[in-house]
Amino acid sequence: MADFVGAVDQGTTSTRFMIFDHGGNEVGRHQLEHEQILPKAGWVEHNPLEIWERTTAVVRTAMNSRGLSASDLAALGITNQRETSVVWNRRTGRPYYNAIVWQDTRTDQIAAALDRDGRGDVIRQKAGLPPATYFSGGKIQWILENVDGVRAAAESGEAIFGNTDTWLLWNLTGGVDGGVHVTDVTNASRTMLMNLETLDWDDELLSFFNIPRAMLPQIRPSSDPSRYGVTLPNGPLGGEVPLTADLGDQQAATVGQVCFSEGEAKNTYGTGNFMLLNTGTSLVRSKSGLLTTVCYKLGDAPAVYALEGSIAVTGSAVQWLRDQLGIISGAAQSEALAAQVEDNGGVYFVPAFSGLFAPYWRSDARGAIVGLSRYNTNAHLARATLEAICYQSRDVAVAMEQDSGVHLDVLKVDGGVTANKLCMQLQADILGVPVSRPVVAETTALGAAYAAGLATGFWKNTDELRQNWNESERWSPTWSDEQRDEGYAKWKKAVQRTLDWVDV
Ligand SMILES: Nc1ncnc2c1ncn2[C@@H]1O[C@H](COP(=O)(O)OP(=O)(O)O)[C@@H](O)[C@H]1O
Ligand SMILES: O=P(O)(O)OC[C@H](O)CO
Repeated sequence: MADFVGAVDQGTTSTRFMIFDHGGNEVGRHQLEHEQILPKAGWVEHNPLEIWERTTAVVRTAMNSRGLSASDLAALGITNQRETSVVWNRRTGRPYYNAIVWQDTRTDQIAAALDRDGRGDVIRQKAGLPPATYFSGGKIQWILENVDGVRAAAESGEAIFGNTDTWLLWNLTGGVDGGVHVTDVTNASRTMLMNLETLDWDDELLSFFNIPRAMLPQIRPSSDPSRYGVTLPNGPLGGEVPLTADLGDQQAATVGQVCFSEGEAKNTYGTGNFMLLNTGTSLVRSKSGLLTTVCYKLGDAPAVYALEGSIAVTGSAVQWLRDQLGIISGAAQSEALAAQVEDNGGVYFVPAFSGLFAPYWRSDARGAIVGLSRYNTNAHLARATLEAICYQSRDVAVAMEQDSGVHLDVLKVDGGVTANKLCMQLQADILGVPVSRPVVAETTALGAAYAAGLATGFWKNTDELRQNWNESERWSPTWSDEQRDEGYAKWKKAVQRTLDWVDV
């Protein structure tokens, strides 16, 4: 009898493997970082072979450290950084090019061109996304246009595309010896190529990017009782385990936070921030700069959709304080430094390092620190950085309320930055609603495990999963309404200062 479910979380900076029991408790884990390849300003790449190698290593190490074997796992789920695009040869298993990462801005001209002739509106309507460098479509087009021999191979189906979920599923199920070429609806909904209503690749959208259908994976549910495949005895698990879940990491975190009802939302604070609001089985089209995306599809049940506010730079702004400015030696130190001062001392920092994502979608923006006087210190800048994380989340929350009419009574949070208690207190103050963090903070891997276990009957239904959610900490607002309004008005003014800075 298998007592556990495993989940691979292939993220932007690292890959983890986590093992959970029936109560949703962590039983084992291992995590390894991979290289961030930065060939030019604005370009961000990963080596897909390194990601596969790290995945096999974390799986083996976590299983061995707990003395577990494949027969101990009822199912395996995959969750992944979304949009990051790999094109490889299905005969040799070799990538044609490094994975082009979601943060990469090399396709800005492709994105800008889409909006010049009306194609952008078709993409908004059919795919629920604004044309932007963020999504996979332009990245695939760039590889097809810039790497020798790929286009002909793609037309014949020899060169195939996938986000990192697809790449790992293909490798886990045999690779060149018959690996499956599949993805799920949530990942497909981030490409600008899938029609949100049909949940299939859309020929008109494919034509905008000149992408052959033959190179695209089959789109499947996020939790699939008919399983995508099984792991192989000669693979990292050393035996057969059904692969029954695949979903993008932010959607997985929404599942891990058990946001199964319409109107429930979570906000994940990692490299960037991603707030998702479950909108049920109806498509809500944003008028306020949010994305419409698939939240999950559990087996044959209808797809559930979400509104999403994606913010490119939050935790990575803290890394910038550490790596580029050197004013802290580790991310956690941002809390102590910011706590040295009572407030931001008039300083606002808008970390628009790669333009602004939701709700602005301005690729012409660049970062700005405003309101400086001679009085200010590193501590004010650290505090302004934490506040920037929170103000960007308020921008998204405001847009969400406008689009959905849902006013959040409490914000469920998770992700690396939520270890920063001052930041979470500031979030409650800036938003004016309580902020709540669960006991199991690794909601992304947990959500993938939940989706995998639901497919095999390890968990009976979503009600059973709800029982596993427990609050560990809650922060309540302490600012007056006047203080909150004044701070937010200054933030909006600071955002204006970043716009129209570079020519796109
Ligand atoms: N105590 C902290 N205070 C502020 N930021 C933090 C803290 N701990 C981690 N971070 C930030 O959290 C991010 C990592 O979180 P994680 O959820 O692992 O992200 P990802 O999944 O995007 O790799 C990093 O950008 C780091 O700067
Ligand atoms: O890998 P993360 O946690 O930074 O998440 C990245 C997002 O999926 C990008 O859309």
